Amino acid sequence: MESVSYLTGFNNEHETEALPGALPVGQFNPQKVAYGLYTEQFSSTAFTAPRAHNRRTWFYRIRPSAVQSDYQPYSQASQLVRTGPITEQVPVPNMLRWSALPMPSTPTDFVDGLVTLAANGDAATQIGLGIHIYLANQSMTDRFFYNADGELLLVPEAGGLILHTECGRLDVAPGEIAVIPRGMKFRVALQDAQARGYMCENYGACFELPERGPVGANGYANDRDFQYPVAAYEDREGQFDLICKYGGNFFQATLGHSPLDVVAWTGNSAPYKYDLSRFNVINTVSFDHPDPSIFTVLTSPSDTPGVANCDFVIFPPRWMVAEKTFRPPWYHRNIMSEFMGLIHGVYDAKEKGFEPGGASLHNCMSPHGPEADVFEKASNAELQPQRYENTMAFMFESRYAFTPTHFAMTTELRQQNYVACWNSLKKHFRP
Ligand SMILES: O=C(O)Cc1cc(O)ccc1O
Ligand SMILES: [Fe+2]
Repeated sequence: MESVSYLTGFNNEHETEALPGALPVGQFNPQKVAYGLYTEQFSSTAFTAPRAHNRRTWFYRIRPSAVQSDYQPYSQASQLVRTGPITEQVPVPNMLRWSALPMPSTPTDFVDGLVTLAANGDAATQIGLGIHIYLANQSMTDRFFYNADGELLLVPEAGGLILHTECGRLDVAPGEIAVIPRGMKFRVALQDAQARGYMCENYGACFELPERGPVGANGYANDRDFQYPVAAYEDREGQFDLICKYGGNFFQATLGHSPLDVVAWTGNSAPYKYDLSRFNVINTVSFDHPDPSIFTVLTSPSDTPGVANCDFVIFPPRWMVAEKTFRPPWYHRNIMSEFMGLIHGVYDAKEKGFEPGGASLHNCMSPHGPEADVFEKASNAELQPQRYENTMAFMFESRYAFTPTHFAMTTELRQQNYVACWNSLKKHFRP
């Protein structure tokens, strides 16, 4: 695989040009741009959003994006994509778990293979998120996609992706994640025969790095480890389709040229990737199991400080040294709703039934914690320092309860007996 270069630094004011001198110096919109390029501003936050949250990028491109046809409705193949608010299914307090969705058996690209498991909030008011699985065995070549309903966080589980975006190319493999701004045009090529992964469609505020508090200036996900594309343009003419998701529906426009025609760009709204193995895990070296917020990679804040629209949390390989402590997660009921997936290996609270590509959902106040066997083992284990290897689970945690889709509730992949994993927890009470 050819080596791809990147710019580094989370939310930097990046600048990159595929042709020398394409970027204007000292201003954004000169009367004439070098190479006969057009200027286009891409705003991901309101013009007047506070500086710390403001995101926008200036594109210098062969044609402005407005050179395209009108949109027509597009019939997305799986027909299983849904958008918050989900009304086809009532919210349920049940603890839910799913086995992995099978890879597609017919030619399917990233757009057509999307399936929604759950959503919350309301895309129209820019609150909440949708949770999808992507399944693909075809690369997109002359088809492009953008999502007006939210920013996309991709979590590959099987097969690597090549994201060709307006800003350039990002290669993303399992163990890495990618974030694509709302509205950014891209196509997904496959590194392998097939690909599967999770996609958080964040209707709310852009993902940002969480505060570090008393931990200080370093640790958790470090800014310098986030990688952004260098400018790369396609000067292709022909018949191209631009698909978008807008207001919960898919639409399609046609163009006579590739929409990935940005020759140079500068700004802080751009797709980025992050290798989860770079996460500097911080945890107890004394006792007790801290809250999983210590594992937050990215957070989409809501309007209430400390209460996330969505936290992206990981459970990476790490040393466990807590003394006199029940080391797995405690049993709990949480006002925040927890959707979990597994990228590879085994998750410490669930040794059976929670599989790579599978998922679980523990909604607001629904009780959960380690399965019975894990409780027995962890309550009796000798507390040596222990390295948790071969594990990478993650959580999309939200202040808004999720409604599963009708598909998620009725598919045979839903594990009907999930709650049984706690039923054999014994009474140990000895008054
Ligand atoms: O439910 C889960 O498995 C996720 C989780 C992990 C943890 O270590 C503490 C709380 C929590 O919700
Ligand atoms: Fe939990």
